[in-house]
Amino acid sequence: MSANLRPATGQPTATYDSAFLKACRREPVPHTPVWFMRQAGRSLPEYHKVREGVPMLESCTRPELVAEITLQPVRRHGVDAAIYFSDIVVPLKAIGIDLDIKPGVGPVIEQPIRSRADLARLRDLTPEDVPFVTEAVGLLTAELGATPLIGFAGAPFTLAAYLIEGGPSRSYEHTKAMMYGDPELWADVLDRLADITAAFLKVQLDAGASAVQLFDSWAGALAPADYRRSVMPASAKVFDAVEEYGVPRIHFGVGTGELLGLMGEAGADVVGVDWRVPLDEAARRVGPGKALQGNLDPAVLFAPREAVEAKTREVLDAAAGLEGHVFNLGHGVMPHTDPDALTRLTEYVHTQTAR
Ligand SMILES: Cc1c2[nH]c(c1CCC(=O)O)Cc1[nH]c(c(CCC(=O)O)c1C)Cc1[nH]c(c(CCC(=O)O)c1C)Cc1[nH]c(c(C)c1CCC(=O)O)C2
Repeated sequence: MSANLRPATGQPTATYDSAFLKACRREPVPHTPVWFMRQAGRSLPEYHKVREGVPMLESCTRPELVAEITLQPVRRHGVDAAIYFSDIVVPLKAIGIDLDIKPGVGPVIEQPIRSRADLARLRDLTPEDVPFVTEAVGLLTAELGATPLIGFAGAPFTLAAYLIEGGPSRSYEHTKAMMYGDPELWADVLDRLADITAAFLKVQLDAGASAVQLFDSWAGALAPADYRRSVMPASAKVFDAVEEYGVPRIHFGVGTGELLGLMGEAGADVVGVDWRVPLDEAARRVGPGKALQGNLDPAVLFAPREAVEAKTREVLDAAAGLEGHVFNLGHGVMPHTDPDALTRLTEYVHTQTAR
């Protein structure tokens, strides 16, 4: 047990004692807790209904809408945690970076960050920049009862990749050109982003979030030595900055099989694992003292029920010897996923692991 993990700001005892937070703390649980990355969003008809005519980034700034969208999957699937509805680029937009989220594409930045002069555009984030977050988290913790709310942010590397490329990328050529070619500028960019990310997480924690997840979705593009030297210090700075809250810190990336140990070392209490590495092997790579989260391939949900159950069984069997396991997908829910398959999956994990 980690004695350092304690109740969050104003958190009810029932929330502190929830299966999700207990699993994160590696305490015994009544059942394996379940939540899904991207559980709020396009797989749900009720999401499409409330989002009609509202652009993605605008929807993130309306507290009532944020609260409603965050609650939808909790009501429908009976998952063990809510994740705050937002996007990793929201804090960047809030400090004045000219960006948009293009449907079917992702975040697009009008003027990419490429030079030392551009660094000045990454100014500090204050709570006044994101009043809607404080308000929405307040609405949510009032509604959620014992269900914990997970706050989140993009990790410095993944944010830098969007800012430097100007949008989604497969090769990260501009990003890596800066990382290898101008290590001082690179370190300064990541350090600025670490401060912004930490400030954004603190706003969510001060308002009552019970855990945080740092999404380093694209860190899998890096070799371990480069991750350790050029990326890990900035992510570690973020984790250090929120340590005082005593809540679980989750660290997730895609294709990060070779980085799992380092992602734990960066300061996470829980390491997220995609579907490429079985959880027992992931536990060996991460080492003792950390819980794991994952890791059903999200595409499995397009197969018949029997196949979903068989693949879920494999995940649970691989997790059987772990000290703490939070069930999740290996990446986000895909937009065309049948929501009923997610509800059935939640029930299946709960009944299979009832103790
Ligand atoms: C890389 C990344 C982004 N955003 C995020 C990440 C890290 C997680 C991951 O690896 O998937 C994080 C994110 N984005 C969103 C959430 C919501 C909370 C949740 O339910 O998990 C979370 C946790 C909402 C969203 N963020 C986005 C949507 C879809 C936009 C819409 O509904 O109109 C949602 C629900 C847009 C977005 N924003 C981003 C992408 C790649 C896209 C998809 C573009 C597309 O395919 O249209 C950047």
